[in-house]
Amino acid sequence: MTLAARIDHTLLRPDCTEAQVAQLCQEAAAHGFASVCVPPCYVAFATEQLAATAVGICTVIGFPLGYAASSVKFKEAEVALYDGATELDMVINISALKSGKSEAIQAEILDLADLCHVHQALLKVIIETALLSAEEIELACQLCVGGEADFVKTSTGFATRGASVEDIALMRRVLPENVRIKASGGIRTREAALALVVAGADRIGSSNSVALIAENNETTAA
Ligand SMILES: O=C[C@H](O)COP(=O)(O)O
Repeated sequence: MTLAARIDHTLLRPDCTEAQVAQLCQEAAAHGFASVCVPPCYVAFATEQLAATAVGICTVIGFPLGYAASSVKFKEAEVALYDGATELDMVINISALKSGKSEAIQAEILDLADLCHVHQALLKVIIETALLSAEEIELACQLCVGGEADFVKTSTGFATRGASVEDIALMRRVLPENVRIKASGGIRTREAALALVVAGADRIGSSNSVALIAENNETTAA
């Protein structure tokens, strides 16, 4: 698989414009990226822009802090799926994780996974590794497995740091093969992206995607 085919081409800045989302969609179609990852308010627009393409429509839920009530996240997910989203990146309730509320977290993930399954969409759960200990990363991965998430994603891009090779290696060790990994947050070079893929990342989320694939010929990214 090429690096381009692994990339969620992302624009989640609060000050982004519709014109920039349109450009993101054009770039994703031109370069064969896996998806565009856009704010929920632009899902319908991106769906329209990319109607004749195979590019996925990804958006974020409970983003970027994760502590919205489960009922609010569920409603946000319903609206996004109705608008055309094919992939949802939902932020785990980090505060609840650190407070030992594992049962509630797994139930929230399972509700979103069931909703995505009905709509033939993918659920990725953002665990924000920058804010977690190694033990908490392992617990978050176990809850994602129990909640039947399709992917576990490292970062929102709004915390103190993004994905690290160490995060990915740990997640790959604790996750079963059928649960994929998305590395995201601060991925600025092809070298960094390929190192994360070699460590076990199946998908790369970046707002710098065109630069990641710009270096000469496209090589298979392991
Ligand atoms: O989902 C989060 C984004 O992939 C973060 O992207 P960025 O740090 O490249 O802006």
